[in-house]
Amino acid sequence: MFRLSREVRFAINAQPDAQLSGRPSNAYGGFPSLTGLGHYFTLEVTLSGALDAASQYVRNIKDIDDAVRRLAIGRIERHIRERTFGGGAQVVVELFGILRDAWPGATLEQLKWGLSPFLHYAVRAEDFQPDRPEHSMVRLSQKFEFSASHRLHNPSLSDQANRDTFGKCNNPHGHGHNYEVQVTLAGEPDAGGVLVDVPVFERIVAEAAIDRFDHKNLNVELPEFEDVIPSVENIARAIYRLLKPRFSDSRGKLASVTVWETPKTSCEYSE
Ligand SMILES: Nc1nc2c(c(=O)[nH]1)N=C([C@H](O)[C@H](O)COP(=O)(O)OP(=O)(O)OP(=O)(O)O)CN2
Ligand SMILES: [Zn+2]
Repeated sequence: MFRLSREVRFAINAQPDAQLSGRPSNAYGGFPSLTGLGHYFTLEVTLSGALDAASQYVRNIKDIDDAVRRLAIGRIERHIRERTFGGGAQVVVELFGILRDAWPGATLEQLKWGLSPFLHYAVRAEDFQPDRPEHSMVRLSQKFEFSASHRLHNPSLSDQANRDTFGKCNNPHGHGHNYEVQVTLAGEPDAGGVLVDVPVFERIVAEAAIDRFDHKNLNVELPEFEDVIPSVENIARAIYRLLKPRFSDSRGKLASVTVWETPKTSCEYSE
């Protein structure tokens, strides 16, 4: 199956502006452009489908940009200006309902709405309830970071086997990373479009995981890694297991944890 994703970047400025009725410009930074004080958003559309015979596209990305600008931006703008935005989760469900028929022949698999570079909502096709959209499941993800050192070493292997397996990451003195962590909660938002109180969510993640890991030698200072190699896979699982019970009574239950060890290496864990 092909899954094509396209991110549309746009601003909703403090004052109504005429940009949307003109020709798109500065597509990299977003259109409409942010002219000063306002909101900068991203909407990432993921479509699945067969390839068009002539273009070999699932869909022309310009069709995606066009439909998002035509159908979604004005809707978001109205919610902001009429103060019906609430927590925003009901808005992403509404947008999914509007956009799912925008590209006939292709299936809208996921709509991901970036409220900041770090915080986003997402609705997936399998979680959308067309007859009762208010009961659709929404995912909310926030990113966190911590710095830590570690050593990749398996005590059941010889020193040589450890060096062969882990290379420079087996340095006995350890080495460090600036880890990024994305925590995703999923559930049915309340009538006000709130899945979770974001500052409360952040505080729980900080207390339960980030503050424990930050500026630590993971091998030495954390019981989670006493007998477990602190690979990015095991760090993602450890954080998931620390957080899972903390969201068991919340509307937004823990869905997954993704950890980036470097910009090139990440692992998502879920159960
Ligand atoms: N599957 C995994 N492989 C590796 C992990 C891991 O957690 N899971 N971790 C490491 C090391 O922690 C290492 O520090 C990663 O750095 P490096 O090998 O330098 O990788 P970079 O992407 O930063 O740099 P390149 O030299 O460009 O590869 C290794 N493997
Ligand atoms: Zn490392």
